[in-house]
Amino acid sequence: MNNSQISFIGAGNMATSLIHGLLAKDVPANNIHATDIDTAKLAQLSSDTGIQTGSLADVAAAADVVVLAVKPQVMESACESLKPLLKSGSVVISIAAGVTLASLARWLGDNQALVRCMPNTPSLVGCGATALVANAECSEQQKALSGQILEAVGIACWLQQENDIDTVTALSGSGPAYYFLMMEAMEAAAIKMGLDADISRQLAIQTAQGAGKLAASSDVPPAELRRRVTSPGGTTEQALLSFDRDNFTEIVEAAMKAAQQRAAELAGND
Ligand SMILES: NC(=O)C1=CN([C@@H]2O[C@H](COP(=O)(O)OP(=O)(O)OC[C@H]3O[C@@H](n4cnc5c(N)ncnc54)[C@H](OP(=O)(O)O)[C@@H]3O)[C@@H](O)[C@H]2O)C=CC1
Ligand SMILES: O=C(O)[C@@H]1CCC=N1
Repeated sequence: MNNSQISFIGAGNMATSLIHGLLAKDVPANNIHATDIDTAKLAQLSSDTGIQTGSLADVAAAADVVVLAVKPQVMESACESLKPLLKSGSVVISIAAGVTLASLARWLGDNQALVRCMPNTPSLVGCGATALVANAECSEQQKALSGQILEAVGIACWLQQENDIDTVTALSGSGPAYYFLMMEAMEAAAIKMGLDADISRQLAIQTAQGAGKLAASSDVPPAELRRRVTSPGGTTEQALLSFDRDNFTEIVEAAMKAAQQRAAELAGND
């Protein structure tokens, strides 16, 4: 991977997270390229990171791997501009929600090696969660290279069925926002209950981090970890009963189905 040239088309929130994550894993800044229609954003990214920035033609000409990181709604026009510029033997990785491999092949050519994946923003700190799927044109070497790029910034799982990527989008793609919402809600409630605002934020964030680390540190399932916090007749039990009365599980399921449905609608935009 460290000898490959990786070019990002679109240098927004998700591309920036991946770029910082790759740099933290010692991918040389000289091997990372980015372009964006927002030239101020691109200049800022260049000065923050030292990566190579330029026009679409510049970054496409350099690339062994092109990461398409624009919004789904502009993917078709981005692909049409990119198609004549792609280097032979390059692999194109799309991170866009909803956009299918079939659409990408229609826009970039049936022979183009393609990977569709769904990463998430914790890639910025090496804690990303990505699922990937490749088309038949993608060689084992190109799949391995694509996997290495995403594994450098977290975990990466290959999917058997492309359809599952919409579920992954609802789970781990959008998922960080659900945990941030939980942190916001816990912080706000503590402040309402009279706790100092700084302390409320610190404790809400540390608790989220602690719970995540604990869950990741062993094979003990989250349900058992939850039971270990819940002393019979104690405080947690009352909080969990309150969540239950308000249908917490159903609320989460409905939210994830809404995200999955939106991914399917975005595919309809193809
Ligand atoms: N944010 C997230 O957590 C995740 C996002 N994704 C996917 O990543 C993609 C990007 O999302 P995100 O980073 O949040 O979006 P952003 O809007 O932050 O970034 C997209 C960037 O691409 C620019 N852009 C638009 N058209 C072009 C073009 N033709 N050529 C080059 N640059 C262009 C945009 O400029 P301008 O703003 O001026 O339009 C913007 O700067 C989406 O497809 C999304 O589904 C996937 C996983 C997680
Ligand atoms: O909200 C979105 O559409 C993108 C995809 C997953 C996370 N952010």
